[in-house]
Formats: sequence, structure tokens, C-alpha cells
Amino acid sequence: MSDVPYKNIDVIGDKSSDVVWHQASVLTEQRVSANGHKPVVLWYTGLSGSGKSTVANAVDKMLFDLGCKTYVLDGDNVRHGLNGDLSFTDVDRIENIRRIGEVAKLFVDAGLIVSTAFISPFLADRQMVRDLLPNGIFVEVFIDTPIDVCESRDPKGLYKKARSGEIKNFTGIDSAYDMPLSPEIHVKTDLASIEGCASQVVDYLVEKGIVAR
Ligand SMILES: Nc1ncnc2c1ncn2[C@@H]1O[C@H](COP(=O)(O)OS(=O)(=O)O)[C@@H](OP(=O)(O)O)[C@H]1O
Ligand SMILES: Nc1ncnc2c1ncn2[C@@H]1O[C@H](COP(=O)(O)OP(=O)(O)O)[C@@H](O)[C@H]1O
Repeated sequence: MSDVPYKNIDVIGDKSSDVVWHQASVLTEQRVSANGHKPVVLWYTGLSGSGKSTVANAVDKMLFDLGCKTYVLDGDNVRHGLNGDLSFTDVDRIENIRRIGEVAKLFVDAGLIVSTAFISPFLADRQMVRDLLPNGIFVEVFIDTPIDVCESRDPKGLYKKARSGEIKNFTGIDSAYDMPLSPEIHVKTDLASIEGCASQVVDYLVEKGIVAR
């Protein structure tokens, strides 16, 4: 497990002590009742090329077709906008996950099923997001794909660049990945089809009474 210092602590610290929380006029409970399902964060974690985006989007489509209110936050997309100022140093990855955790919390408040597809390599950061949310809301989905399979897929040609030294701090090569210790859902993409992996996630949500089929 990596032990990374929170260098951006001045950013992370709460500087809003004079700001008072405004109570919304539509309560989360009312949104939940209108939506017909519980809000949840499906927190996908895994190496680059493991299948996070593919499985998250396949699940999202299945849930959308069941009438659920959903949204996917994807690493590649969020890093173009909200987190466009962040690199792949350990400190910036920590800040990346902290911001996504806060955004996911807002989506939960809106009553949605939010899927996040970020490498989120550090155990401590995934725990930080779990702790940010009410009990049972954070569902860790470990997209467990061996690095040699990810590298043979290499959908963006990034492993090739990392091996040649063109990209530094690449997860699994010269940057750490802490495997989840007890994820709620453990998906092995080298053993099941995309549809099979997505069904595994939806089955979990149905089994837990989060959505109805
Ligand atoms: N150095 C390095 N290491 C890992 N990944 C890299 C790197 N540089 C660029 N990329 C691309 O950025 C995507 C990962 O962004 P994340 O926000 O998910 O990363 S992290 O959670 O902050 O670790 C990742 O997307 P996925 O392949 O979808 O995981 C890559 O496309
Ligand atoms: N069972 C599977 N689940 C998910 N992806 C799979 C599976 N089998 C093959 N793939 C392929 O692996 C690649 C995963 O890429 P991607 O979803 O972008 O990964 P990540 O978001 O983790 O970087 C895609 O090209 C996808 O088609």
C-alpha cells in the first residue's frame, strides 16, 4: 500500500468556515422516491485498459433501460475539464480522486446512480471517498484484469509509450496500484464477456434492493 503525503493540504482543508449550508427545498428522499431506486456510487477501479469505461458504460446502459437515473464520470473526460489542471503525480492523482468524490456526493444528493471510471490507484483515497458518503452508498467495483492482458489490449497505445519511456508515472509500470482488499464487486474481464461483466454489477444492485428489475 502506498503512503503518499497530502501535499495539497491547503487546497483540501476547509476554508469555508463562514459559509452556511443551504437546505434544499426538494429533499433527497423525495428525489429517491420519484426515481424509484436508491442512489449509489459505483466506483470502478483498475489499471488502464482493464475495462473500467467499457463495463461502466455497459452497466449504465442496462440501468438506463431499466428506467434508472444515471450518469457516468469518466477519467479521460473529467481530466479534459474539471481536472484539466492535474497531472499524474501521486499528489495530483490524490486531488483528482478527492474532487471526483465530492462530485459523486453531489450526484448522490441528486438521487442518481453515478458510475466513476478512474484508475484511483491508492487504497487511502478510495477509503476517503467511501468515508465521505453515507453507509452503503459506496460500491467498489474492482475491474481485475492482469496487466499483461491490459497491455496486450493497449486501446490507446499508452503502454507502448510507457515502456519506451515516452510517458512517465504510468500506473502498473512506474507508478503504484493498490489492489482493493474487499471490493463489493470483483469483476474479471479476462474470464467473462463485456455483457457478462456488466450483468454481474446489475445483479448485485438488484440483489441488494438498490434497483428493481
Ligand atoms: N501516467 C499515466 N498513468 C495512468 N493513466 C494515464 C497516464 N497518462 C495518461 N493516462 C490516461 O489517463 C487516464 C487515467 O486517468 P485517471 O483520472 O483515471 O487516473 S487516476 O485515477 O488519477 O490515477 C487513463 O485512462 P484509462 O486508460 O481509461 O484508465 C489513461 O488514458
Ligand atoms: N470483458 C471485457 N470487459 C471490458 N472490456 C473488455 C472486455 N473484453 C475486452 N475488453 C476490451 O478492453 C478494452 C478496455 O478499455 P477501456 O474500457 O477503455 O479500459 P479502461 O477504462 O479501464 O482504461 C476495450 O477495448 C474493451 O473492448
